Amino acid sequence: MSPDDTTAQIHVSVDGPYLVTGDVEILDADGHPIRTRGPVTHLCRCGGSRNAPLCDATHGLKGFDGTETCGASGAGGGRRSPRSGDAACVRALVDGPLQLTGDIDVIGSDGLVHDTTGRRTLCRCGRSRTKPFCDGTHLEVGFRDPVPAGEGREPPTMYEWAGGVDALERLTARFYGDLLSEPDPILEPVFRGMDPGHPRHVAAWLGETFGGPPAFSREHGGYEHMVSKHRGLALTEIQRQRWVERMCATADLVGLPRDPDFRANFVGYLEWGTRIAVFNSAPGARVIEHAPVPQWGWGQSPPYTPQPWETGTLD
Ligand code: HEM
Repeated sequence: MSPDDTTAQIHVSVDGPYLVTGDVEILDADGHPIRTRGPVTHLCRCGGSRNAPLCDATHGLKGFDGTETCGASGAGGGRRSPRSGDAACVRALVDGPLQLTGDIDVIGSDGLVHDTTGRRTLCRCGRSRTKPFCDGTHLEVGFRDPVPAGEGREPPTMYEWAGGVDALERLTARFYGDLLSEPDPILEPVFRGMDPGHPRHVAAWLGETFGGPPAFSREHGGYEHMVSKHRGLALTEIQRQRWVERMCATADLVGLPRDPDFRANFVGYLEWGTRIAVFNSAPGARVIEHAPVPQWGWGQSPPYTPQPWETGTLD
């Protein structure tokens, strides 16, 4: 058996994704073809990818054990299943396995071809007891695809994910409490004598920003109040960096979620917000007077588009 480049194959990698090669159509859960990049398509096998059915390397983070448990790999003695002549297709079923149709070889991590007779679905939740094949465990464990846009399955907000107002108040109480009680020559002088309600107010700001109730706008004066508090403080880059560093460390101390997506977006906001705080605090800064409390979610923001009249953008 010496398959050529067009032979449809799925290689089960050790504790990692399915590697799909050859002439195979790959469809997502909506039945839309997935555009593949390069000769190998990596499909998620651990159930954790945020980009399912494609792999996003989450298996490494999860410590996924992908041991093939369907009995001896190459259960067909390493023989291919009989050819049907049909075009090969892999389709991700909604909240379920990968469905195989047509002529396609499934090759175990030991290099032997699995007998796929009567076994045409591959595990996608990572929990099957007969890996790489599906045994229906996804139903037991309630496996769900990442939320497809516009399908009415809204992801939780960053506010909900963080643990709501209680978690954010824990964060800010500890942040400002530690900062004022420990020697911190960079930040302590900035916050010495602050309003005792400050930690709770900042928690309300963060909560509103991360998709929670509009408490800061309604009860604490909104954007305009926040800006008035930063005006004229002449904050330095060193102070800004220290603020972000301490906030990240405090997030660990008070048990905010540690998953990379939450933390990346959380830090993204801190970096963005503190840079604006430094800008607004500069003496004579041309501060934006009115604006809403910003909204920050899970998505990435596109890079800033410089306008032609801005420095360095005109030839
Ligand atoms: C994402 C970044 C930031 C956010 C969301 C934020 C938010 C706020 C808010 C909502 C207030 C008003 C609080 C109140 O009404 O009591 C405030 C005040 C203040 N902020 Fe910030 N801030 C940020 C960054 C910074 C940084 C980097 C510094 C200094 C290193 C700073 C220093 C202050 C100070 C000194 C006050 C006044 C405190 C008081 O006298 O009560 N802020 N900030």
